[in-house]
Formats: sequence, structure tokens, C-alpha cells
Amino acid sequence: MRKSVCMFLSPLRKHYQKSWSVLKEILTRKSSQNIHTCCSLSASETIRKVASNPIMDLQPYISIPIVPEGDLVFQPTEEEVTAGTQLFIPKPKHDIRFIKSVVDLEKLPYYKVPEVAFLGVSNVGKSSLIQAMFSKAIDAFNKVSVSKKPGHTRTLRFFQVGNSFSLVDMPGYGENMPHHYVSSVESYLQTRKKLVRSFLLINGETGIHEHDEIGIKMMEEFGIPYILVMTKIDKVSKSVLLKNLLSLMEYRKKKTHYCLAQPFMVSSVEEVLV
Ligand SMILES: Nc1nc2c(ncn2[C@@H]2O[C@H](COP(=O)(O)OP(=O)(O)OP(=O)(O)O)[C@@H](O)[C@H]2O)c(=O)[nH]1
Repeated sequence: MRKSVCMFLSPLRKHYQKSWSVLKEILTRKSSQNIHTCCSLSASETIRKVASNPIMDLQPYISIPIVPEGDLVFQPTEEEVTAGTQLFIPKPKHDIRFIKSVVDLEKLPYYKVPEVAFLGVSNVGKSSLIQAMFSKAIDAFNKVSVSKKPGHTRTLRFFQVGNSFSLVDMPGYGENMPHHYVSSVESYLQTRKKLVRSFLLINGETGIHEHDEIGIKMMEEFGIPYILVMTKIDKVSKSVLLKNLLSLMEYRKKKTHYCLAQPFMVSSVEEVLV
């Protein structure tokens, strides 16, 4: 098993385990629970013990709220995060497996479960994040391929998580993107009825740049609700991370309609710079 992924198994690495565990919990919410519109907290919920979130670690460095309270629509408790994590552990009758790799949309897998897609520029860390989530599902884990070479993922790769949902690892756009991107990924996004969540990943090390803007414009043009996730947060200092996060949020506020106001931050590896 890759060293970078071992952190997810270690209780000493609690902080980052939580960073993507929170994401797992979103995945487990039923498609009917539209987190884009109906997750504001009730008074009784505000006294719940919410799980830690890397964005909150940045809050002491700035006087204004990083995410306005009304936009914090998704604050799972520790218990909810633990329950979400359970779904990523294979059990009898809960198989976690690679289904197939697709370019031709005629060959998309058919099943009843809802689908969740991971999008972003080449090399942003889509496959690494999915691999980290599958750290306890060794068969699926081994079918995720990570590379430092941009454009490594060439096809839409489908994974099924029991009867709960499926995940799709997408080819990246930008550098070395596959020539079939429009006919495969864009057509998939526009036509796949099962698609209930889309995560658009932005590199936390570099912040938003022009290729990310192309991806965001694509989602806006298609009118597909999506969630922003900053990746590789272990690679930069908190000050750089905060700067990149704030400019991403400014961009979201000014230029998007379909993006969830609350962003997420993750690391798929172990070290952090402070
Ligand atoms: N330090 C650090 N490196 C990461 C992280 N996530 C991914 N990487 C590295 O970034 C590189 C690209 O990761 P991938 O997961 O293959 O990226 P991708 O978005 O699937 O890339 P494409 O196949 O080009 O679309 C690899 O060398 C990973 O090890 C992270 O959270 N932290």
C-alpha cells in the first residue's frame, strides 16, 4: 500500500482523515437530500458536536468569517462522519469494486444506484482522492491509477460502493487532456440522469487558474450543481492556502450560480507544512 495512503489508517493522522471523511459523509447523503438548497441548520442542530474541518483551522488567521455562517450548510457530526466512513469498508453484501472504464457513452454501466463524479484539471488529485477513500477496499484501491504525469486518466472509470452509490474518476481537462473529452466527459455530464453530485477539484497549492475557470464555466453552462474541493492542502503553508481559498471564494461569489457556497479542503497524503 502506498505510504501516502497509510495516513488514513493511522489514528495519529486524525486531522486529515477527517478532511476527506467529511467528504465521504456528503457522498452518503441520499440524492433526495439536496444539500444545495435545504441543509440550513435548525436551532437544535447548532448544539451538535460537528466534526473538525480544515477550513476552520484557517479561521484564526483572519477576522472575517472565511465561510459566512449561512453558507455553512454542511456540518456533519463526528457520528455522521463515522457512519459515512463505514460505507467505504467492504463487507458481505457490500462489495466495493471497479466496474468498468468507458469512453463510448453507449457503454456506460447500468445500475440503479446514484452516481457521483470527480472533475478537475489534469494532475489536480482526482484519482488520489478516490484512492484514499478506497484505502480499506483493496480491490477498488488497486484499480485506481495515480501518476505525477498530467493527463494520466484517459477514460471515465466507474466504481460501485455496494448498493449505495457509484463514483466516477474522470479524465482531467487542460494539459494533455484526451481528444475525446467533449464526446465523453462533457456528453456524460449533460446526459447522465444518475449523476447526483459533482465535485470540482482545484489545486490548493496553486489556487484557481485559467484551466479551472474553463471547468467552472462548463458546469455553469450545463447548469449542473457542483461542489468545490481544494486538494493538496498538505503542500503549502496556511497563509498561501488561505490566500488561495479566499480568491477561489471570491471567484465563486462573482462568477457562479450552480456552485455550492461552502467549499471543502482535502489532502490525500500525509505531511503538512505550517
Ligand atoms: N502532496 C500531495 N500530492 C498529491 C495529492 N493528491 C495528489 N497528489 C499527487 O499529484 C499527482 C497527480 O495526482 P492524480 O491523483 O493522479 O491526479 P489526477 O487529477 O487524477 O490526474 P489526471 O490523471 O492527470 O487527471 C500525483 O503525483 C499525486 O501523488 C495531495 O493531496 N497531496
